[in-house]
Amino acid sequence: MDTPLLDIRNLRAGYRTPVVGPFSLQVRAGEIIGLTGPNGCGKSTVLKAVTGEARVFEGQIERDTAAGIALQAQSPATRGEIPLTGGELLRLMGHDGTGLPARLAGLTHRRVDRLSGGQRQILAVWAVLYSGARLILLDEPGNNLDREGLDLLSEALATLPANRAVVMVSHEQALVDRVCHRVVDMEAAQA
Ligand SMILES: Nc1ncnc2c1ncn2[C@@H]1O[C@H](COP(=O)(O)OP(=O)(O)OP(=O)(O)O)[C@@H](O)[C@H]1O
Repeated sequence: MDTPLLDIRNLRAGYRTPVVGPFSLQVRAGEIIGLTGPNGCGKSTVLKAVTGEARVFEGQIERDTAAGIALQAQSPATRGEIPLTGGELLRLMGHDGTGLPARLAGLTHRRVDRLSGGQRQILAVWAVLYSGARLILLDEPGNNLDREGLDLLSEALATLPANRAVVMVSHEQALVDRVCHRVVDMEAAQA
């Protein structure tokens, strides 16, 4: 079998003190994995531990560093100024601008900080999905999206190149049911 893109073993992670774990997860190319569980059970913290934003207290996180990694973080409560257009943001993330669905193409000339919450969300998710990174971490990608936005996201996930892997935190059960090959309930996984 292929070497995993991400191999989390007996992880205990958190901030000043551990808030999650022990937790283990292996992710292989081609997989879309859903992380579910109640508010505060540590889903975002696991993603942040993988990117180095949360502290690892015990266990190991191994990943294929050549594969690259991209994280779409949960939307911050406050919005700073982002003096970039949608197109510039996509290019910064490695997207060449081709093949954008109409909804996204209409945002490429607009400043990111003047977009609606849903427009900004779909742009942020797109930037990560098509950044070229093969390990993609999505934290509540369905936030602020309407039905059309959720359909667009589902379609994009369903047609991602097979050499990518996605770990997705989501409370959108319908989205999880539709796109995930495997769902890990964080509460059960730590029992
Ligand atoms: N920066 C931080 N410093 C200290 N504690 C934090 C920090 N971020 C989160 N926590 C705490 O860590 C625990 C897990 O939070 P986390 O955001 O990982 O949960 P979650 O499962 O993603 O929740 P939600 O479904 O609400 O997004 C919570 O008790 C939270 O209060």
